[in-house]
Amino acid sequence: MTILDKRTELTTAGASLASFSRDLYARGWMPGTSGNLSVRIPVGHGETALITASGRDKGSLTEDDMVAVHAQTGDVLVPGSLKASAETSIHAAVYAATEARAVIHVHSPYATVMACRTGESDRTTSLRLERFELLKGLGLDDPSRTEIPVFRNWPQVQMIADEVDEHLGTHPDAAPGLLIADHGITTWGKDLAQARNRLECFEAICQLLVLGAMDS
Ligand SMILES: CSC[C@@H](O)[C@@H](O)C(=O)COP(=O)(O)O
Ligand SMILES: [Zn+2]
Repeated sequence: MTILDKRTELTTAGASLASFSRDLYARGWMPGTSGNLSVRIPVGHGETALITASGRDKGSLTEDDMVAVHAQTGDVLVPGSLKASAETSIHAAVYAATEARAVIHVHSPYATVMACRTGESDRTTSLRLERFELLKGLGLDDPSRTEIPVFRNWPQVQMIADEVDEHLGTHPDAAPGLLIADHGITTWGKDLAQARNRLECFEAICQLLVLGAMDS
């Protein structure tokens, strides 16, 4: 791959990240600069990820608002004026433990309600999901039920990332999503479209739970 090819690859990936971000913002899932997205791209030795810059209005991103990082460590590859997302280490933990090529984190309302209700301030808990038809949209071996972890919302993001790393390392069949207590949801997939589709399934399931679909 030539330098020009690499630059084109990065620009295309950046434009795609910006486009998905604008769409998720328009749904109200990334209010007040919240949320972040990344893609793992085949440049270098396949270890590069492009991630949204920190603190930007996620409804008006362009391809210039992205930062190249090492996919599995989150280390910034080309230091510049932009700061990588504050949650880069969580994306890196997902890339290190899974085959994911795209990760999306949002503060969508229903998933966040469930993260508030299910999470605890002193330990990782989990949210059991079963019966919903939409579980089939998550790519699970057994779509009849799954359990997604709800991590403590440590102020030090690296501590969340360490717990994500440990969880995914010990649960190879884990569902492609996690909640952070009182915070939001993170999902992943083979590309941005699949990660977004899975996010829609999680959000819709959480909406049904909030509406009391399984209450007796
Ligand atoms: C608007 S505060 C939200 C942040 O604390 C964080 O949770 C978030 O989702 C966005 O962080 P960012 O560093 O912009 O990627
Ligand atoms: Zn967040």
